[in-house]
Amino acid sequence: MTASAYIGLGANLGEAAATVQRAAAELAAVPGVSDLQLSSLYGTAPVDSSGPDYVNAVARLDTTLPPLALLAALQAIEQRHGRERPYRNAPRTLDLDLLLYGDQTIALPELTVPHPRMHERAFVLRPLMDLAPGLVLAQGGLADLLEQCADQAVRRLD
Ligand SMILES: Nc1ncnc2c1ncn2[C@@H]1O[C@H](COP(=O)(O)OP(=O)(O)OP(=O)(O)O)[C@@H](O)[C@H]1O
Ligand SMILES: Nc1nc2c(c(=O)[nH]1)N=C(CO)CN2
Repeated sequence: MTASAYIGLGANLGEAAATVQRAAAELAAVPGVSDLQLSSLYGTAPVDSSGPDYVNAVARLDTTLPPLALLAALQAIEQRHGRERPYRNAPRTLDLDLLLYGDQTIALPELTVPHPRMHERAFVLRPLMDLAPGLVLAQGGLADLLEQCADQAVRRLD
């Protein structure tokens, strides 16, 4: 069975734009992942977090991997980029979040889908608009949700 999934990519340490692009290429090469499309890259002010601005993007892909296997693949890519977790929302070389997996709702200790904070994050919603402008989340359509977080600075980089 093939599912369509959306992944949030973020980095705010080191060569952040290059890291996001490399991570997308690594994700596209994971066995069981195909047809990856990457949104534009965005420079975004940290939300509930500190340090330099982030570079954020969203990828859409098709996958035959079940959700937990896809999460494990994301975490393996994070690890390869030297991800450390000294404290919650700490600056990071690379963060990969599983935003949506088909239309599934998942509530496991290690995986919540849809990602519980995506609807209030302009750094997710704006790149998601590039790939799926008509998408409607449980909380509303992307354009309406983006309006509700208009105070979060997001600028297109490419
Ligand atoms: N949808 C999801 N995508 C990625 N990780 C998830 C998801 N739901 C739960 N998790 C769990 O969250 C844990 C912590 O993730 P992480 O440190 O990346 O959080 P964070 O990026 O700091 O915060 P946020 O989740 O708000 O983006 C992971 O070990 C993972 O098991
Ligand atoms: N702009 C921005 N802010 C954040 C981000 C992020 O990717 N971009 N990720 C966070 C935790 O995952 C917390 N805050």
